[in-house]
Amino acid sequence: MSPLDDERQHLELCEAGLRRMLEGARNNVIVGETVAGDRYSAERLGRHLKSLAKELSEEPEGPPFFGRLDFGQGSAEHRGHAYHIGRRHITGEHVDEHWGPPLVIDWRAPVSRAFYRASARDPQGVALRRRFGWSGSTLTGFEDERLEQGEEGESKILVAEIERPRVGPMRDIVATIQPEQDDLVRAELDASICVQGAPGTGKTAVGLHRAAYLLYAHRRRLERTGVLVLGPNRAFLGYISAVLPALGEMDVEQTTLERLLATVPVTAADSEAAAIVKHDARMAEVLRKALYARIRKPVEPVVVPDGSYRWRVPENELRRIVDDTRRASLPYGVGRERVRARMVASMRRQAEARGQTANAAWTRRIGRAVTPSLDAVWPAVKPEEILYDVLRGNTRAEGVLTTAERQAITWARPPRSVKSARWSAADLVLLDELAALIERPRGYGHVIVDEAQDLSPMECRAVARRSEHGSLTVLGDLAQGTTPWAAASWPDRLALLGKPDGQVIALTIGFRVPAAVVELANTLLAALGTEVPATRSYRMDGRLRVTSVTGLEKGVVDAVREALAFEGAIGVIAADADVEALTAALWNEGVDVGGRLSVLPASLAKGLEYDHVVVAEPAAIAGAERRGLNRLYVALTRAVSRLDVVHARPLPPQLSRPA
Ligand SMILES: Nc1ncnc2c1ncn2[C@@H]1O[C@H](COP(=O)(O)OP(=O)(O)OP(=O)(O)O)[C@@H](O)[C@H]1O
Repeated sequence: MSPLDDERQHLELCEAGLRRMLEGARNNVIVGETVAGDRYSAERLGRHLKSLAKELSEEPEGPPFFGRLDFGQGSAEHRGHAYHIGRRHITGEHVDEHWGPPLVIDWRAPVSRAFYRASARDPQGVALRRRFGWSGSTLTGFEDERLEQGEEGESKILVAEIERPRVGPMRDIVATIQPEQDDLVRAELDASICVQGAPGTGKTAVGLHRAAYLLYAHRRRLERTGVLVLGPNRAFLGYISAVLPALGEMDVEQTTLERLLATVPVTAADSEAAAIVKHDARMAEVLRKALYARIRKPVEPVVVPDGSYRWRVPENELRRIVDDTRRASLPYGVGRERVRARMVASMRRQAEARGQTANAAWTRRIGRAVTPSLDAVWPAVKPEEILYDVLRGNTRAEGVLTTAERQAITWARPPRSVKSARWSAADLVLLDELAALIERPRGYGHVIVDEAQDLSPMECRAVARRSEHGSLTVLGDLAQGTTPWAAASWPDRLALLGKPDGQVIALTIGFRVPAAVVELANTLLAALGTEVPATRSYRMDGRLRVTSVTGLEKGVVDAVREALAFEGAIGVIAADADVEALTAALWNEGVDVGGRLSVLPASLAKGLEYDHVVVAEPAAIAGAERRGLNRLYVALTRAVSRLDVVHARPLPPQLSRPA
C-alpha cells in the first residue's frame, strides 16, 4: 500500500471513530437522564451530554486531521510515536477494556505544539512533519519535511491556503498557524497581551484561536468565569462568528461593546464635540461627583416606633455612619445597604438593652422602616437619573471640565423627565460607568477586544471593569484608528484598560494583502502620524490597478464587471455618502448587488476582507472625516487578491503611487 493509501485508511478509522463518539454521546444523553440520582444532577449531566452530542453532530464536515508528527530518536517523551493532529481529539477503539491510542490529537494539546514550532534548525524531536492537502473532505495528498535531516521547505499547501480566494465568513487557521502567531495563541492565561499588527497580519485570527486554546487549557476555570470577544460592529461579528464554533467552542460570548452596554435603546446622536467630551476619561470624575452629590448630610435623627418603644439613631451617630461609609469607598449601592445595616444594628442594641428579642423578622421590619430616613441621606438612584442631571447641566463638573466642555455636553433642549430622555451611544458608556459606581458589574475570566485602537478612554474603562479579575487580549493597529479618540500609543491604552503591565507584541507578516497593495497603502503611513512596525507581505501574487476615470459611477461599474470574471467575494468600498448612488448605478446597469458582491461604506469595512476590492474615490473617503486618511488606509487594505482604485477626482496627495 502507498503511504497515501495508508493515510486514507487512517481517515476511515477517524470517520468511524467520530461516529462512535457521536453515538456514545447520544446514548449517554439517554442514560444520563435516567441514572442521575436527583433532578438537579440529572439536568446538569443531561445538559452537558446534550451539548457534547450537539457539538459533535454540528461539527462542520471538515477534514478530521490536517497534519502529522512522527517523533524520532531526538524526543525523550514521544520517541517512535506518530500523531495525527486535527481540530478535535478523536478517541481510538475500545479494546479489552482499554482505549486504544487516540486517532487524532487536538491541535491545542501540548504535543501538537511541535507541529507549529519545529524547524530544521530546532526539530524538537520531530523526525517528520506531514501536511495534508484536502479537496473538501477528500484527502488529495501530503507534503513531508524531514526536520531531523535538515529538510524544511516552503509548503505549497500552506501557500495555497493563504492565497485561496475568499468566500463567505472567516475560517479557522489551525492548519497553518505561524510560529509568531502560535506564541500569542498559547500565551499564559494570566498574561494580558496587546497585539499590534498591520492589516492582515492575523490579529483577529490569533485572538479567536487564543480563545479556543485558553478554553482547552483552562476549561474548568473559564467555563465558570466566561470568555468574552468584543468586535467593532455587527458586520464584523457576522464575519468572524463561525470560527469558534468550527473549533468546537460554542460558549464564547461574541458581541460589540455597544450591545454589551445596551441597557437603554440608542435614539439620539451626539455632535462630535459632545462625543469627544463624553468619551474623555475625566467624565468618570464628573459622574462620580454627580453620584456622590446625592448623599446628604443628616439633619435629623432616625426615629422608628416599635410597639410601645421608639428607637432612635441620633443625628451625630448617623453622621458618623454616613461619613465612615463614604470613606470605605464601596460601590454606592453597597454603601447604601451598609448605612441601613448600621442604622438597624444601632436600634438592635437599644432593643436588646430593653430585653427585646431582635430576630430576623424584627431586623427585616426595622430595615424597611428606616427606608425614608435612608432615602434622605443616601437615596437609591438609577444611572439614568444621575446622567439626566449631568446632561441638564445640573452638576458639579467645575474644576473637571472647562466651561466650553460643559456646554458641549449639556442638552440644548433638556427633556422634561428622565423617562423622556433620549440617549446616545456615548451615553451608554456613561450609564455603564454609573451602573458600575452603584454596583460592581459581572467580570469575565478572559476578554478579547479587537480593533482596540478605536476604544475611547471611557470605553476602555468599561472593558477594564469586565476583566478586572481576569486577563485581556488586546488586538489592534494604531494606523487603523478612525475614532476622534483613537489611541496614539499602546501603553496608554493598556493603562486605561487596567493592565498597565500588559506586553505589547508586534505581528510582522501580512497574510491578506498582496505586496503591491501593501506598498501603495504604506505610502499613507507617513501622513498618519503613528509609529508602527514595518511588515512584510507573505503574498507576492495579487494585482493593483489605479484607474483614473471621468465618471465615477461608470468607472466603478466597469471595474465590478471585470471583477465578476474572477472567483471569490467582491467588495466595493466607498465614502458613506456615495454608497447609495453607486449601488443604484450597479443595479441600473444590471449588476446584482448581494451574493458575492457587496457595496459597503468605508465606515463599516474595518476587519473585513474581500477577494477583489474596488475602492471608489479615495479623495471622498479621505475627505469625509477628520481621520479620513486612516479610513482610506483601512479601505485600501481589505483586498486579498486584487485591488482596483477608481478615481474621478485627483488622488489625495498623501497617497503616492510607488515607483
Ligand atoms: N497563519 C495563517 N494561515 C493562513 N491564513 C492566515 C494566517 N494568519 C492569518 N491568515 C488569514 O489572513 C487574513 C487576515 O487575518 P485577520 O483578519 O486575522 O488579520 P487582522 O490582522 O485582524 O487584519 P485587520 O487589521 O485588517 O483587521 C484572514 O483571511 C486570515 O484567515
